[in-house]
Amino acid sequence: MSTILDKILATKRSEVAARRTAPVTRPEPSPPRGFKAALDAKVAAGGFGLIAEIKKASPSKGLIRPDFDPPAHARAYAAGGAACLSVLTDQEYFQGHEDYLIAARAACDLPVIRKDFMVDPWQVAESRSIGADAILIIVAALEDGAMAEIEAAAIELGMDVLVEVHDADELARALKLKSRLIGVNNRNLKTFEVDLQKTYELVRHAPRDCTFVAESGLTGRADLDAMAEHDIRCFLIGESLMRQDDVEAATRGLVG
Ligand SMILES: O=P(O)(O)OC[C@@H](O)[C@@H](O)c1c[nH]c2ccccc12
Repeated sequence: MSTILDKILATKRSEVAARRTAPVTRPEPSPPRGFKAALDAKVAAGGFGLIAEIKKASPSKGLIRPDFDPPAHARAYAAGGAACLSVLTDQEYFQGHEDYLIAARAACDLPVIRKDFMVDPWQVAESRSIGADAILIIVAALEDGAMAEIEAAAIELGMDVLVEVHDADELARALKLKSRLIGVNNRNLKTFEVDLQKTYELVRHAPRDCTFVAESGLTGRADLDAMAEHDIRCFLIGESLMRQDDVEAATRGLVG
């Protein structure tokens, strides 16, 4: 059975094949900003580490934010107390763009993760060239060898890697990598079903030395407080923040 994730990955492979032949003409980006360090610093200070996502649309929800303004969002997230930004750059399924990442990163001091589907180490270099400070590895999308190669490319460039898992087997595979930044996606990328229990289930299997991030389907402060009871203090939130009128106040309401 072909899932949405299979479709996205097939599109990504043909995109990469076409793009890698074009020379990169962008200016050098500024050095990487510490992505995991920014999350850890917020937690060490007794707060929550929030990765606030800039997300125009998604395959499951369609258009989320019609008046989409990445630099304005970046500034509001930073002013509201987010630790990091996440910017979707996939065009075909998420209506994202590299230019959104460039504009968002230039508008604030926060470290930025490129939220996209890595299938080839070439994309890591491309991500750094647009300024990304971190990349995502989706364990469900890759074999062990490919994950290790993509991670090595990121480490070489001084970038952090958020390793995303959805079940205990994927978590075991994630822990074979070097990165100690693990995200549990509460949304199943094959069915779009969201279940916050995924985070509670998997945090029990995560080693103490990992920075553990709950991702997807979080809608407010009550979700975060409930997770904090289980010592989960880092979160990745997109849709519910993107739908707010006052993004800065909503961000502060989550982490302030
Ligand atoms: O909008 P939400 O439900 O707050 O979710 C954000 C984020 O977790 C989600 O965008 C995401 C998590 N992993 C991904 C992988 C690819 C694309 C998107 C994602």
